[in-house]
Amino acid sequence: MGKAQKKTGKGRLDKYYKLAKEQGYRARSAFKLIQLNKKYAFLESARCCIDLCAAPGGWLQVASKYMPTNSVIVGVDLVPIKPIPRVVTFASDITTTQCRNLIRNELKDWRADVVLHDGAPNVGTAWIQDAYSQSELVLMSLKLAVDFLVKGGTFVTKVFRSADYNNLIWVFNQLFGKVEATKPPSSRNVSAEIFVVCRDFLAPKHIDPKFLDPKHVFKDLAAATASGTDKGSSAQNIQANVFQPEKKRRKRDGYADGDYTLFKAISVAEFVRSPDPITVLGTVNKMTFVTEEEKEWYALEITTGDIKSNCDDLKVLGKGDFKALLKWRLALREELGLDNKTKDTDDVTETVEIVEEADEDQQIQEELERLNAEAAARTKRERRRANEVKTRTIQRMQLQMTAPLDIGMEQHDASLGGQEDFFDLGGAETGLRKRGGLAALGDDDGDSDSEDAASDTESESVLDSDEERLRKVNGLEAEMDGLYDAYRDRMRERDAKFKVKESREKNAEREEWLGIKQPIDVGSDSDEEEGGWDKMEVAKERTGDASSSDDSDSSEEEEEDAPPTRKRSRTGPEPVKPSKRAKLVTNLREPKTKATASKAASVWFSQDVFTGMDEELDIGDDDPDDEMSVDGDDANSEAEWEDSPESPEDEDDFEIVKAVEDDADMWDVNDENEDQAKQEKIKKHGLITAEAVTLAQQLVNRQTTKTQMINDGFNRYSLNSKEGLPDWFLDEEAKFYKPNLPVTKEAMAALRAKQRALDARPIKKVAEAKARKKFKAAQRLDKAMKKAEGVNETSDISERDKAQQIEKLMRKGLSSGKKAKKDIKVVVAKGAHKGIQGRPKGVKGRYSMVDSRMKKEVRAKKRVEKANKKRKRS
Ligand SMILES: C[S@@+](CC[C@H](N)C(=O)[O-])C[C@H]1O[C@@H](n2cnc3c(N)ncnc32)[C@H](O)[C@@H]1O
Repeated sequence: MGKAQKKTGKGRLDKYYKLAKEQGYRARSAFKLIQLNKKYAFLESARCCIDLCAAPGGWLQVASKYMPTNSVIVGVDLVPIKPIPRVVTFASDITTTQCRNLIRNELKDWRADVVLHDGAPNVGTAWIQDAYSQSELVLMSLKLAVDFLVKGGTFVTKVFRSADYNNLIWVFNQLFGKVEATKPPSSRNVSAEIFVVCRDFLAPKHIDPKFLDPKHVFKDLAAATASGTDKGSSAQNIQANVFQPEKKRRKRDGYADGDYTLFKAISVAEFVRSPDPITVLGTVNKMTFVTEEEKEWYALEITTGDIKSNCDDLKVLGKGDFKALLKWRLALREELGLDNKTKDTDDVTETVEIVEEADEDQQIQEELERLNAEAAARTKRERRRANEVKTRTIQRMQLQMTAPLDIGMEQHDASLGGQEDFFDLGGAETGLRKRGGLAALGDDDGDSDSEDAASDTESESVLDSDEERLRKVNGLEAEMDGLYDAYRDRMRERDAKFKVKESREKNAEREEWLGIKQPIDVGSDSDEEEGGWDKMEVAKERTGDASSSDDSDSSEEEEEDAPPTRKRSRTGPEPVKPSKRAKLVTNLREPKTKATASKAASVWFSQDVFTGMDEELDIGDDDPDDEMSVDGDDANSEAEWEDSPESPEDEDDFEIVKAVEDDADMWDVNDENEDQAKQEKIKKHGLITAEAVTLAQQLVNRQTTKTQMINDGFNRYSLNSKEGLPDWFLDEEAKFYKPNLPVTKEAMAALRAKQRALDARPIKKVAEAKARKKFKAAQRLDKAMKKAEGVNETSDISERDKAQQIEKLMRKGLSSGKKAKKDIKVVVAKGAHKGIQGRPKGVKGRYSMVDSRMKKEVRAKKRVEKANKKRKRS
């Protein structure tokens, strides 16, 4: 509600992430260098390049690709970099002399044409420190650059738009002929990073050490902020802290001079006497009653308990609380005669004060109106949502998708404007309690029943409150989820095809190609990446460093840090506690664990024959479900790099990308590489859908390009987070929300031709039967030959007998193996054969006597059976 959109991990997997993955770059940041080089073309002509802060090596890969062969490329980072062909790497801190010596040893007399720096300090402390370290790191990299750059060389560095920015640019301008700041398209707009390309190194004989000393370069930073020269944006932020306290702002301009602490307490008198109370409220954490005078104020009637507790922690206050504090200040000032005094003494000041007061009143009034409007909009939104849920539930009921256990049809829902609510579980429970039927619902609360009923009835009367309404909406959603699960279980039980279809849908490998999709789930991959940055970040997250940074961001960021698991039930901002109200929802879900085997299957396997075979016949784990679980893992294995949102790395936008197979010796390759699996499938079976054939034809005929196709795969919804969406919604989306890919006549014709060719081939079963027959014939012949050899070698029978036996054996060996069916002659017992005993005259071999009636009856029976079969099939 009114919250800024979360920048989830999934949101980070953008076009460049995909491209990096596809093209084998280790980090999406590789595209930043590609785009910078495209604009300034410094790599193609460079023979020697140093990349400072290079891990995991995205920029090194780009340098190695774009620089001439045989050029020298050196990469340095705090953490080791996996080997890259033609690149020398080592682990060292770029701020140390050891690093300088290592580079010197490597380059010998060479000088670098290009020095790159994409560093971001691995810290998780307060923002001000991060920002400072980043600027300091830039200066350190510049120090190395001036040591190693050739005259006319290029230095590329990343800088954050902080108060240090101008000072850094000034220094660059002293050392380079051309200095340009640019933001490549692949750098996210939300990131404060900017790239500065310094060309034409002047290589002065003597460089004033002050240019490279952070103490001198950044010494004006805090002074400027404190003196109020740069007050504009920060003052606005402070005011906004009061008017929209739920919005957290980054302190891009740094903190006040010398005040790097995040906690600030002042005396109440300062607030009361301040001409700018809003700014005071926006900047401090606590207001204390210390002096005698303040203690008197504390005892006043207008200083209510709320006011006192509001003063205790201003960072947790909402708009209403701030308003109350401002009103209290006005009342106090009136009581103290502060405003009147001003009137008496100074006319000019009086005007100012009145204006200020009037302004404050107006602001409060405006605030009030805005709050009311917001509340009304929220109620409307919730009502609409509840209505939607209700409509869908009714539809589901009509489609027989809801469980017969559906209850609470007659309950009330105040959130729906006093109308009847179909699925008020809490209400249902209360109702049942009243009627004494609670035991039937499996209540385990024992004695507390009557109390609960009373409190529930009470709470029914205050359903209008936001919290209650939210809880009800959550309850409805949870119930929808439960009912959907029950529906799926029933379908699984009833329909074997549904089960197979379900597992097939979840099988990533068999998925039809629908353009580039956002990975379903994320998180596990970061472990697979062994880049140093990952390790550092993962370790940082573990030790909880990240959460300790910028206070103003913390609550927002904490949410971002939460693992992106898909929850079964959406619980809104507050998780629904396993309260008594939610119990019914839980009960609905319970049967789910056993519902994987159909009833028919259970009955079948309960036969005596199968006793003792439980382990082998694990009914609950049949194939499709196995597949599902594997697929689940597959989906989870989609790569995602979640930076610590607190660190400047968040600004930096650096993101590790899963490497592709051909880079196997350098980087981990996952078996479940989706693209590769698809490629293999295509190689094996060819393109099997008309859409795929159409796209392939377009590519071949140059009607489109690969990049265009990738771009087409994105739309404004592509990166929307699916986190927290209910299963039924996602399933529907998967079924119906598909891109409408073009299909051409030619593609259809090509597919049909392929199908015809396939049809013309003998079917597999026939071919197998033939092969089996052939194999058996060969076996028989082999056996006969062996026997014949044995006969031939025996000496105690005559040659004639031998020949006879061998002939017999060979005949048998060459025969089809089946004994010829002896004909049974059917003799109808009529005429001369009527009523005779024994073999009829003139009949040789096997025979069967039938009477005419029986023959007709058998024929009629066969006819009826055939007709029945036909009817069943149609
Ligand atoms: C954004 S990443 C660099 C990404 C790299 N350009 C790429 O494309 O793969 C920032 C790197 O700076 C490194 N770093 C931070 N402080 C450093 C220092 N003092 N010395 C060396 N490396 C440092 C971190 O270890 C991290 O790997």
